[in-house]
Amino acid sequence: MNILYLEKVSYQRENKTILKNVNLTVNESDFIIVTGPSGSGKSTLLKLLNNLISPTKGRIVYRGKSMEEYNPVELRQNISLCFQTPYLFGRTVFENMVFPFNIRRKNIDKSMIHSLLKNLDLKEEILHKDIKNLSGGEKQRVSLARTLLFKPDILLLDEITSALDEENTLKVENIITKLNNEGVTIIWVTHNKEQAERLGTRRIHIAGGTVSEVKA
Ligand SMILES: Nc1ncnc2c1ncn2[C@@H]1O[C@H](COP(=O)(O)OP(=O)(O)OP(=O)(O)O)[C@@H](O)[C@H]1O
Repeated sequence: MNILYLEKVSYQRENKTILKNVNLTVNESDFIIVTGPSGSGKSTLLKLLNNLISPTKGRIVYRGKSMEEYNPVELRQNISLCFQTPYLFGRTVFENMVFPFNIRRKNIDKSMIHSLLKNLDLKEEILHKDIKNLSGGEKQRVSLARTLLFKPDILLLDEITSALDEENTLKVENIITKLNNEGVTIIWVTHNKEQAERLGTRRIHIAGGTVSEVKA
């Protein structure tokens, strides 16, 4: 079943066309790998899908409704975006991990937090660390753990393993694959050729503003 589609979507910025006339249908439980040269518009596509920016032309429909009909906060709980540069806030890792519970007015489930940290190879002590004292790879994994506390419907990933070593990259890939097997739709931008080969059920390539499906 299709859960998201783009219909004749174009995006222009400062008179430059970044994406033109994009048609794309995303089905439930797809695992789509997005490749393309630097500056081709991969991050722009993810931002459009997360309603951080709006198409200049065309429309994006998620579960039967146009993007702009959704409350942005509610939409982003269903369609989550993890950036290449992880975004952490407040002082400690703990503050970041309790945030998803607080915005949903849910009781903090410490065992859920601990099990996610463990899956991402992070020790419990990290919860009390100042975010300023984390390495790049730790920041990325904390940010991912925070996103995954509540399973999104669609997970958009922008180069999330570029700061990780091979061992942690594979761990993250395993977690994402497991989530996909549980029904979460994944759209993952990567520059890493081996990673693109290893993962995904579909592949799309962006070049010259055009999005095309790469046949297996
Ligand atoms: N805030 C911005 N202001 C002006 N131009 C921008 C902005 N963000 C992106 N662009 C331009 O839009 C185009 C697409 O950028 P985008 O970040 O989507 O590419 P990308 O394929 O994700 O690149 P990379 O692989 O290097 O991350 C580029 O030409 C970029 O310079």
